[in-house]
Amino acid sequence: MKIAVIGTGYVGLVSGVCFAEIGNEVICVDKAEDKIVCLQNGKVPIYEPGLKEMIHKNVTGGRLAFTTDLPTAVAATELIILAVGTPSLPDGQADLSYLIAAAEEIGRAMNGYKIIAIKSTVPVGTNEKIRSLIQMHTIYPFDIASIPEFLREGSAISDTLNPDRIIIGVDHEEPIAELLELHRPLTDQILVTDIRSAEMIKYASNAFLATKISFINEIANICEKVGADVSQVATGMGYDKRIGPSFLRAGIGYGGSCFPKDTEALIQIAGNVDYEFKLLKSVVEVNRDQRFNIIRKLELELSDLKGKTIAIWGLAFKPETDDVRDSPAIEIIQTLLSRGAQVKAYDPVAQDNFRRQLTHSSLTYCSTAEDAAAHADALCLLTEWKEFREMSLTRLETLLRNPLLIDGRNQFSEEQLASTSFIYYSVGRPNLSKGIKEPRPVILF
Ligand SMILES: NC(=O)c1ccc[n+]([C@@H]2O[C@H](COP(=O)([O-])OP(=O)(O)OC[C@H]3O[C@@H](n4cnc5c(N)ncnc54)[C@H](O)[C@@H]3O)[C@@H](O)[C@H]2O)c1
Ligand SMILES: O=c1ccn([C@@H]2O[C@H](COP(=O)(O)OP(=O)(O)O[C@H]3O[C@H](CO)[C@@H](O)[C@H](O)[C@H]3O)[C@@H](O)[C@H]2O)c(=O)[nH]1
Repeated sequence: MKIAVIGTGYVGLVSGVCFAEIGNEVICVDKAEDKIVCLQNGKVPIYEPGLKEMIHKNVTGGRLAFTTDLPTAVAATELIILAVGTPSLPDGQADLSYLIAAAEEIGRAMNGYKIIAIKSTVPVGTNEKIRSLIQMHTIYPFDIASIPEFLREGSAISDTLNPDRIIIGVDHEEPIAELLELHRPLTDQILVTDIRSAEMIKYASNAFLATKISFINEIANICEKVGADVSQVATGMGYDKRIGPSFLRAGIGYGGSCFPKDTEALIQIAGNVDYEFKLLKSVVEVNRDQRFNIIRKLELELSDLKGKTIAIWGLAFKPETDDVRDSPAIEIIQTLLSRGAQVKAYDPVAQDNFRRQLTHSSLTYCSTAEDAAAHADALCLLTEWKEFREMSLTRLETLLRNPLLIDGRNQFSEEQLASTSFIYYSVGRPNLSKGIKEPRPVILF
């Protein structure tokens, strides 16, 4: 199939490459010239494991190309996939301006029947609005389909090539056969549904996953007070097939370009039809507060953070990505700086993106994890990169000025800590270190 993907970001680029990988002819379009030039020169503007090699293979194979020329790409293809950003507006609603601009351009570029599929995450009713908009700009027939994307950054290629399911929202029979043919090589688990349900499935899925995370984080906070171990609790809960083991990792809360924005957008979608989504509002509130436990634990040990040097390991919102959009590290570091701390930060991949978001005279970016830890009064682990997990804690202890380790992602075990004198705080696990001064569990009987 000849496909144009409009928007060559984390979703558009991975989708485009994967559709080429399974034998389609794909042209990826972006209005950001620097991105397209970078791709045309064999480089990749984002970090995603395996992506560079797969791009190279498909470009060389003649199935994949990149352009800023949307009209020519649209005219040359039969399926147009929209994957432009839908970021949050200040009130939490999705900003549809990129989608609207792209839709108008597509309308003007039409030269015959096309299927136009929206992969961007959009509020219920958006596909219908986009259809009306395109209709205003073309005399040619077309069908709209809502095909939301469920890939995760860091495992985007395998998620795209082996998805749990594909959702196809349509309001006509006509595009179904072609869309099924396109997606069948990826999975048999395909749900063909109406457009509004497809749009809602995306938000409901993200909201549910975010709910699991906030739920386990609250359980972790209670575990800290009653002396239980949240990792054991999550394992025990996960054995129940109705609950499942995934998305029960307690930590500093969720970040990224999707959960924070999509939960806010769903609250707004509900509000617009006079429904208060009380549960989801709490999920968001719990998540917003969870990251500050890092600060609370630091203050419990160091009292005043003014003049203290705090090392930060991990700036990306999760490992295996360079994406720092809505990373909890942003607010944690801003709070440390506002309390007068000196911050030494390190991330193996996301550092440049983070620097573009945050610079401060008291914030130093370090070139290695060890450099960041050297002479610090405390070390906070915010992203679970493998290299942090594999660090020798005995070596680490010699680097820090004060052996205080605040582990926001529960990465270290009792065995690793045994031969050290670290004061160690994790999330919802009992005292694993000798030196800990955490409040003693409440006596229950
Ligand atoms: N990032 C994820 O993991 C993920 C997963 C599933 C769904 N989504 C959804 O997919 C959509 C895209 O997300 P993303 O993270 O890939 O965004 P992104 O910001 O990485 O990429 C969007 C791209 O669209 C381009 N663009 C904007 N307007 C354009 C236009 N008129 N013509 C051509 N290109 C244009 C931008 O330059 C940018 O490169 C969002 O709706 C998001 O919610 C994202
Ligand atoms: O048990 C868990 C699982 C995740 N997280 C955090 O949750 C956030 C999101 O993680 P993840 O879902 O793995 O990454 P995303 O790339 O944001 O993917 C989510 O958002 C995408 C965009 O909508 C969807 O396509 C995916 O299905 C959905 O998982 C990150 O900050 C994680 O650290 C936890 O704290 N605990």
